[in-house]
Amino acid sequence: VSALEKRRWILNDFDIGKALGRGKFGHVYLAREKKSNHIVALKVLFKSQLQQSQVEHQLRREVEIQSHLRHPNILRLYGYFYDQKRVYLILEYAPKGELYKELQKCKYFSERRAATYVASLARALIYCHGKHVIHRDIKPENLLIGAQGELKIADFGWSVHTFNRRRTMCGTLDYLPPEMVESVEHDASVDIWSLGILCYEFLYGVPPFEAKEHSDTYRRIIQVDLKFPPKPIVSSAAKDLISQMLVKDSSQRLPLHKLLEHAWIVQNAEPSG
Ligand SMILES: COc1ccc(C(=O)Nc2ccccc2)cc1NC(=O)CCSCc1cnc2[nH]ccc2c1
Repeated sequence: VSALEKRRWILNDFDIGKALGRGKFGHVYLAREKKSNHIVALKVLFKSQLQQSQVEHQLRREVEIQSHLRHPNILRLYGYFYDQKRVYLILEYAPKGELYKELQKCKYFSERRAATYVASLARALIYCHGKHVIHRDIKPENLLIGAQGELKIADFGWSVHTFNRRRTMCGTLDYLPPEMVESVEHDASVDIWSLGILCYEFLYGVPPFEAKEHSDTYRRIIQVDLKFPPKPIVSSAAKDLISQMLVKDSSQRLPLHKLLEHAWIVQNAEPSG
């Protein structure tokens, strides 16, 4: 990886492989850095598109933030370069692909797998909050799986990725906490809410406030209309943890470090490798 820390890159430093996905701003390719043979994901963004959407500043800010984040559960942004028409992001490649595909395949995860994922995401979020970075947008579409099966918050930037997203494009509303749906200011506790939503979806296969109409999801979020279906069977410890995270008053949500001490996590999560 040290080779990837060099400052100036050009496209010719890489062999380009298969397409991994495509987004509004461009495509992502598997690539190999020629000197180190290091495999990466090369995200190609079109300057024209970035200018049109006035997101250059957002991209610059994000590249700045990401270049300081080093955590086993956060996808690395090694660097970037540009040419006449495009900006290239040199990203970590997650060999086991997209988590939401895995969730669709298994329908829902075991309590051990769910708790292991939730604990690793809690540690990544504690790390981010320590660096005053919040709202890492942790819905399943933004999570990738590393070589050892570990989760990586991939934070698709503008999360406009059409990484053949889930059937409901509007799924994005599911993860917003009341204060964001009511668009009042938000703080790090939004991530605790989103992690609670994710934990529920890992165990039941659907997010807790899902509804046919946007307006119904909206109402269910505001009212925290939290119900646990009889199937699949889920331990009361898991339900207790979720109930302590999906709390309307953001100051009353279980803090992330307390989550790591919760009985369900302690009894079910694999120790972090
Ligand atoms: C740290 O990460 C990122 C940082 C920044 C941006 C971004 O685009 N920012 C932006 C763009 C325009 C305007 C403003 C901001 C995106 C990512 N991350 C991804 O895009 C993840 C999927 S690409 C990688 C990757 C790896 N490993 C895989 N394995 C299977 C598929 C796959 C796909």
